[in-house]
Amino acid sequence: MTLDLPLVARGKVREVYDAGDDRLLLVASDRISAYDHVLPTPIPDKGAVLTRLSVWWFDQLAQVLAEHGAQHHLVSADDVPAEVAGRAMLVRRLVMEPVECVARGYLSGSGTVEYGRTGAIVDVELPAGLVEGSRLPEPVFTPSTKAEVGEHDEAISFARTVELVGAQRAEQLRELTLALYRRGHEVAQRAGIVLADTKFEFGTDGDVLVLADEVMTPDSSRFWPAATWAPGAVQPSYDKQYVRDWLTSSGWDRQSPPPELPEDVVAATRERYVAAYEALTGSPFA
Ligand SMILES: N#Cc1c(N)ncnc1-c1cnn(CCN2CCOCC2)c1
Repeated sequence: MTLDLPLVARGKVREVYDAGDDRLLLVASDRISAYDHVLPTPIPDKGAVLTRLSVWWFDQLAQVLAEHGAQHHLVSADDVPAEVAGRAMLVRRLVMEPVECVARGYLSGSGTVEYGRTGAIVDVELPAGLVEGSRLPEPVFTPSTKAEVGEHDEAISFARTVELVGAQRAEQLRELTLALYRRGHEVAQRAGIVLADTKFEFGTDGDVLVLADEVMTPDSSRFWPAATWAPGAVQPSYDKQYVRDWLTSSGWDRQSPPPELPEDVVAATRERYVAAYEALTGSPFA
């Protein structure tokens, strides 16, 4: 698929195009990544499911945003080129804040490693005795700097965030990130999903802070099945566990180019994305 628009940015599974008139087109592909590799086999409808989920969250979060004097960047998910219909969002072009705003309600991944070394996540002190998958006493704001493509984001302190965006903006980002996460966690819990953590990106349009990028999708968040949540081990991923398990069983060394996925893993993974969408929104995907 080639769009007749200038490419602005390319991520592992998404692209950003210049749509003119201070608008960008965010296009979500059907690509899936696992163990820091983009796999050669697409998951049909993944891009459409995650786009529809972001669009739904923008509507769900409108009140929280308004309460914090903020807006979101979505202009339209319908007024997009036919080649990417259903998996693209026309958005306002913003001046992006140089930090990734991460909210964590549970201890997992790099957070667990950092906690094991220091008892904290960067400058956020945590109580003793937490293990992989533990729910934190309160959600915490653990911002990071945006890494180059292929690199991992680097967690930064709140003081560093203040250096980057100023004290007032840093406080606003922390407050809004945690408020949005709390709302998302509450909605997800009712759908049988633990929203363990998520990454928001914000920009500004004049003086107004604007929620950008994708929102609380399985690609920007850790989704765990609530039914199997059990602190003390790496939690199964709501959406990627079939892929992870098959890659592990295939003997792939996680260094060489990853193998193609079998059809049954592709179908089961597509079903997990659709199930997450339908559980969260209460609406059928098809
Ligand atoms: N959203 C948004 C947005 C906006 N509304 N205005 C200006 N710039 C951006 C923007 C451009 N790149 N990124 C990083 C996130 N990208 C997402 C796609 O995949 C690659 C990474 C954000």
